[in-house]
Amino acid sequence: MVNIGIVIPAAGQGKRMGAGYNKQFLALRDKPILAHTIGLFEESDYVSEIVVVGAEGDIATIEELVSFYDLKKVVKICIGGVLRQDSVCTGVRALSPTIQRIVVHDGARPLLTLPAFHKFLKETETNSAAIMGVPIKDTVKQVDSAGNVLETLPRDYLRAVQTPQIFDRGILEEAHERASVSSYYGTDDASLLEWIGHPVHMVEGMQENIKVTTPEDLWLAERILTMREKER
Ligand SMILES: Nc1ccn([C@@H]2O[C@H](COP(=O)(O)OP(=O)(O)OP(=O)(O)O)[C@@H](O)[C@H]2O)c(=O)n1
Ligand SMILES: C[C@](O)(CO)[C@H](O)COP(=O)(O)O
Repeated sequence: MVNIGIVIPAAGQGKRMGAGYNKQFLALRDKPILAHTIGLFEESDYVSEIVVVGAEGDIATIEELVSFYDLKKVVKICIGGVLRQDSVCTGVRALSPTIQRIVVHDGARPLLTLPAFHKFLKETETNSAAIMGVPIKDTVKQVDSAGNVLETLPRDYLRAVQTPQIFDRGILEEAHERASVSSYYGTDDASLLEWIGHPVHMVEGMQENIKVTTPEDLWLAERILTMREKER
């Protein structure tokens, strides 16, 4: 397998968490969320370097965290942009030129496991762009701006999309470049490839790989980690 570079966008503000600071410094089992996330990739033999993207005011804290947890594969900590897409774009540019395959993974998804990550790499080996997603558990309805239901979407072919998302470097760079020129914004990186007409493959993700977004997610993440520790 080729050497993989990881981009971790961690430059958000965590507004929905309401902690008053970047949620990625909140502790889960006594360790910051971001340290869990980076630590996973640090342990993977397939990963050769990691770029973390943080908000300007968080860079010093991220540097301390990287040093404290001895995260040796972190080669750069860059300053992010206004939107997640801007942050990822900066991170991609910061990877060494030798990196030809890129994984983007949210700093706020600390519950991905090494076996799940390696399974994802294996399953997507031949895809130039691939993502993880999970089947939708609830019924999904489209509504209008007044809250009236327009239709019920058939959920068999719907997926809640997660990260990691993996891409050949060339196509990810092209998609970001074209999106930037046209001011096109998507909520994940795969949507930029869809927008330029490049195929994206979907594989089964893991329900536990939640994005820690609101206080309930923090509660759930804590319990999932406690359960994993007991099972060990
Ligand atoms: N300008 C931004 C916005 C988001 N992110 C990152 O993208 C990931 C997914 O975003 P989200 O969970 O929405 O985090 P926040 O933007 O921090 O949350 P909120 O929208 O509640 O402020 C997070 O790891 C976040 O740090 C980023 O790198 N740069
Ligand atoms: C990339 C992502 O995690 C896939 O589900 C998600 O789209 C990020 O969205 P956010 O609004 O930046 O949290």
